[in-house]
Amino acid sequence: MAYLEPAPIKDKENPFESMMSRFHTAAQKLGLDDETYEVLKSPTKQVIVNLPITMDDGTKKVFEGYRVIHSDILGPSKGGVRFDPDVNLDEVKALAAWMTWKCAVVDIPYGGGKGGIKCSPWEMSVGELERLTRAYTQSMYEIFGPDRDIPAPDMGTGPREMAWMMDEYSKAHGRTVNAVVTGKPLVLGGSLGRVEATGRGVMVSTLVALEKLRINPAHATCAIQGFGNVGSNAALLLEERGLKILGISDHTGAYWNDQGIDIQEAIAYRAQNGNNLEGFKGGEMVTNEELLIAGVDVLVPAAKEDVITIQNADKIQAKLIVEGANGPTSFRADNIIHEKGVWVVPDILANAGGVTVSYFEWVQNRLGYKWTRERVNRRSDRIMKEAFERVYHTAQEYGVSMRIASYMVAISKVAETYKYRGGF
Ligand SMILES: NC(=O)C1=CN([C@@H]2O[C@H](COP(=O)(O)OP(=O)(O)OC[C@H]3O[C@@H](n4cnc5c(N)ncnc54)[C@H](OP(=O)(O)O)[C@@H]3O)[C@@H](O)[C@H]2O)C=CC1
Ligand SMILES: O=C(O)CCC(=O)C(=O)O
Repeated sequence: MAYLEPAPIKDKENPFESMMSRFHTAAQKLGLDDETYEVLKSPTKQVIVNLPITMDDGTKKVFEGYRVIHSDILGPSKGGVRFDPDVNLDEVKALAAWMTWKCAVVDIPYGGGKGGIKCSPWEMSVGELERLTRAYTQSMYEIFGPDRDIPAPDMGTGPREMAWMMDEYSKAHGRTVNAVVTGKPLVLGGSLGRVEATGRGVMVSTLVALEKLRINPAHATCAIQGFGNVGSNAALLLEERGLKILGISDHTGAYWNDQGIDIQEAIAYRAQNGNNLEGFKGGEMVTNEELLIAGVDVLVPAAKEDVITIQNADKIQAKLIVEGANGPTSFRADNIIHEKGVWVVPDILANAGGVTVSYFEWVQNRLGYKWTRERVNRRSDRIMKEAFERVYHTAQEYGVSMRIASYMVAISKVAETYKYRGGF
């Protein structure tokens, strides 16, 4: 197998390199053939667009947008769209590949894609954001489609942006096409349970992992980095299951309370405070770095990539890391964490609840029917638990980490499908 020589490693963290390093290790363990390795290692399509937008003051500003389709072997590509000033092609390539592996781990019939626009959404007016989202959608008419590529929310986007995308795409097609995006508002065909789905999947993964570690959730403590869609919903659901959430954070800093943060109070405060926690009095202020290395049982990174690196990995005190964010641990930190005996439920497993309920939303849109919240939650919980067990058993069988096992489960599924489809 020609690919067995690993690529040279550069100094700076790079999410695409992190993804490739794990992919490479898992492919070796599986004895993947060269042809399939070559097909799976690179994205199928990478699109970069320039979007000139009229700002509220009448000036024009040009924004760079991306959409990367990593693979459509299992089905139409699926994945969120991120609005963030740090968005770049390598990040979107990594995020798209993680979507391929994530959909395969939970066994839903999608390939992987991801998009993003380099922008600072909190500095833009609603009108500017709407014009930007609509311009991005127009530039992607040939890419998006309910049977081709289906966007969803990610950092900096939510139901509002999905509604604009659906509307713009529908106008171009002369009919309402609600299955072209997921994570929409309920009135536009969104699914009950989608908003909290990723956080709920994090909660389910945490409880299964605690059971394997024989830690009683009612006695467990937790810190959560990031208090957006994933972090706040995970915090609320974990608190409801008895865990004491000692620390939470956003970009304004981290908030710590030895008695436990009141999560309802923190959510209400954030909503009334321009969507951030600045000035929150339910805990004393510490730094994000202190939060990550705090003495808790469970750490949930739910913000962005590469926050656990070789700089801080040896200081982590948590027994369990459940990755709500995509790519929060750099590949060079993997071994340090593993050797310390910290158990990691990796991103492509732990945060797959979101895309699972996106799949349910797409199914409901195509059926023209609505499921109850109870049905959505029951089915997504079952899928998450089954995926966890598949990965756990692979980890035991091959003597590898949960992360490498999850890549092995995913790569096997995609490679087998590729073989049956007979190449492209
Ligand atoms: N939404 C979803 O369904 C899914 C999301 N994910 C992943 O989860 C992660 C979070 O996404 P999501 O919750 O949707 O995004 P949101 O935009 O809703 O929230 C992001 C949160 O991270 C915080 N944050 C950003 N930078 C930092 C930092 N340097 N230190 C501490 N906190 C920070 C933000 O703070 P502030 O608001 O102050 O900027 C905010 O609280 C991403 O990696 C995303 O790809 C994965 C699967 C599905
Ligand atoms: O809901 C989806 O389709 C994708 C969500 C997403 O972007 C992710 O899981 O990282």
